[in-house]
Order: sequence, then C-alpha cells, then structure tokens
Amino acid sequence: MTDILRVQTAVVSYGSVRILDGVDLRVTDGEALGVVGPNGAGKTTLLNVIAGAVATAQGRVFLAHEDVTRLDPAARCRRGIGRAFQIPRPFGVLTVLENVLVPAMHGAQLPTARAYERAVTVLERCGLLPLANRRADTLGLLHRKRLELARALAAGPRVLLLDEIAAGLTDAESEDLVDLILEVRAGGTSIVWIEHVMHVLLRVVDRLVCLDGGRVIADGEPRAVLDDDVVVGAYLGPQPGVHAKERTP
Ligand SMILES: Nc1ncnc2c1ncn2[C@@H]1O[C@H](COP(=O)(O)OP(=O)(O)OP(=O)(O)O)[C@@H](O)[C@H]1O
Repeated sequence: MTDILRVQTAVVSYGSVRILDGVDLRVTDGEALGVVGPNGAGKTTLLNVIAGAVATAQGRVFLAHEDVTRLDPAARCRRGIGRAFQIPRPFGVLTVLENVLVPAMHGAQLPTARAYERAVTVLERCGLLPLANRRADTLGLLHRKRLELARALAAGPRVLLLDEIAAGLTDAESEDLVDLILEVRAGGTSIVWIEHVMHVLLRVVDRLVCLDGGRVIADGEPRAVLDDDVVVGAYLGPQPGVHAKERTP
C-alpha cells in the first residue's frame, strides 16, 4: 500500500520541554487513522506538524512522495492537507457559502465558476445548503462543526486532519457527523482523527496510534491498542484491570 502521509522523527520543544520526542507516523492511501492519548500527550502538536503550523526541529513530513517539511500551511493545503479544528474557525461575518468559497478558490485554486460548483456540492453533502446564505456567526454548534468540515473539504484534501470534532456534541449529533465522515472516507480521502470520544472514533478508524509524553506508545488494530497494558497505564496509571475505554467519555 502507498503511503499518503509520512512523518519521520518529528521533534518539537517549547523551551526545555520536549512535546514531540521523535514521532514516526505513516498513513496509507485511503486509510482512517485515529490518534489517542492522555491530555498533553502531543496529539494536537503532531497535527500542527503535519499541517505545517509548527515546525519539526528534526525529521521530515511527506505527502505522498513529496517532502513538504519546509512548506507553510497554505502551501500544504494547496497540495492536499486539509484540516478541521476542534473550535470551528469560520469567518463570522461571511455567509456559509462564502466561507466555503474561500478554500475552494484559494485552497483548491479553482476558477470562480468551478469554485461555486464545488462549494454547492460540499454544502449539500454537509447538509448546509439550506443555510448557504446565513451568516456563519448565527449558526449553532453542530452546524458550525459541519461548516468547519465543509471548509476543509472544499479545498479538496487528500488527507483530512480532524481535531476533536465530536467535542461538545450530543450522541445523536456525533452520530450524524460520523455518517458524514464515513462518506468522506468512502470517497477515498485519508483521515487522521484526534478524538477523546472513543465510541465515535471506533466507528470510523482502521488503526489507532496512542501518544504519551510525545512518543508513540502503541500502534495497531483499534481494540488491541485500547486493551494494551501500556496504553491503559498511560491513561490511568497503574490500576490493573481497568481499561482506557471504560474511562473515556
Ligand atoms: N505553544 C505552546 N507553548 C508552550 N507549550 C505548549 C504549546 N503548545 C502546546 N504546548 C504544550 O505541549 C503539550 C502537548 O500539547 P498538545 O496540545 O499537543 O497535547 P494534546 O495531546 O493534543 O492534549 P489535549 O488532549 O489536552 O488536547 C501540553 O503540555 C501543552 O501545554
């Protein structure tokens, strides 16, 4: 299987504190990878390294065969790394449609007419077409999350990075979002998804990586990773017989 994304030996420090300590990560084309780990493990920092928002002091980031290590987030977005943030970041004064047009024109670099077509298709797919002319700052949380996803999709990502997008949603709303992400995945987009809501994550991902203290401590089949003693210990400390998944919300 071809790797669509590869991180080699990512190292990030803030002052004397090492946040990522030589992280290696591979995502094969079409794969959905979940990233878990206790608070402060370095998950968002890893996503920042992939997206280009934070530089790795060592190592490399590859998208397919291209070394993108020195590219900024906008250039990585144009090449196919899309991102949806935990806290949606729409342009509040723009309409829903305008919010999706921006990445279609500047991320996917489509000419205006095609950007409109892309925006309408994505809004329809995300269930937002009826709200196309609403100002983004008037939307409720689920719709803002959908818009966040729509903005990432409008850029036409080959790899979609998702950061705790189920946070704050009800179970029914999360299920709704999962159905949408499953559709995205079925369309061939690879996914790297950080999520604390484990039952939501498990509906989508093929593989889980667990980070702790800036290192990968487990990588494999999702249930096996969650049952791994090292992972259980990272979440709970030494409490034999209690599993990470029982403690995760
Ligand atoms: N810009 C920064 N300056 C200093 N420390 C930072 C910075 N960004 C992150 N950190 C620290 O790096 C560590 C890892 O943060 P990160 O957000 O990557 O963890 P995480 O695994 O995503 O955590 P959570 O699950 O709580 O979101 C934390 O201790 C955090 O406080």
